[in-house]
Amino acid sequence: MIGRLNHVAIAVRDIAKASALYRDTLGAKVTAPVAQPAHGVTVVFVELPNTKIEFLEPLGADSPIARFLDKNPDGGIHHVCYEVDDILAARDHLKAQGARILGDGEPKIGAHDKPVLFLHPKDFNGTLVELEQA
Ligand SMILES: CC[C@@H](C(=O)O)C(=O)SCCNC(=O)CCNC(=O)[C@H](O)C(C)(C)COP(=O)(O)OP(=O)(O)OC[C@H]1O[C@@H](n2cnc3c(N)ncnc32)[C@H](O)[C@@H]1OP(=O)(O)O
Ligand SMILES: [Co+2]
Repeated sequence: MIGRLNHVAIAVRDIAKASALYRDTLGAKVTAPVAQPAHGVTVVFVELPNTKIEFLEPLGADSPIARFLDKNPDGGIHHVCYEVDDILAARDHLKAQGARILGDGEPKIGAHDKPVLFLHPKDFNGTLVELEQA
């Protein structure tokens, strides 16, 4: 069911500093920051030949990454995102298997203007999983 690895997300306190580190020290191509108020984060993508790294900085008082950064003050890997061909079919299959879909269970539009869903980290080896419609 899952396809390509779309991105690995890293939660950071300072997205400008993280972007400069990857651009200037690692020599990577880094996009400009984009606020995603519906998700409570500001996002930057590091474009690699085979996948992307997504930097997440908290946006607003109720950011879903605030507690993660409290527990991981230096930042850290927050989620992996896999592409699926049909996100509603994937969701229904996963629900039938007993996996917990986060939020209200309905896809939201993600950073690539495509529907996304999140799966509970406790159901996937302690790793938060994002699914993005391919
Ligand atoms: C920009 C849009 C989009 C894209 O297109 O790419 C994005 O990537 S948006 C990214 C941000 N959005 C989300 O993360 C949405 C989904 N997340 C959530 O619903 C919540 O963050 C959460 C996963 C349910 C956690 O909520 P929280 O309030 O932080 O709950 P707890 O602190 O109680 O956590 C419960 C339990 O789970 C562990 N945990 C939490 N986050 C992670 C994580 N990222 N990876 C692994 N484990 C995680 C946490 O440590 C708790 O464990 P215990 O302490 O053992 O109970
Ligand atoms: Co993501």
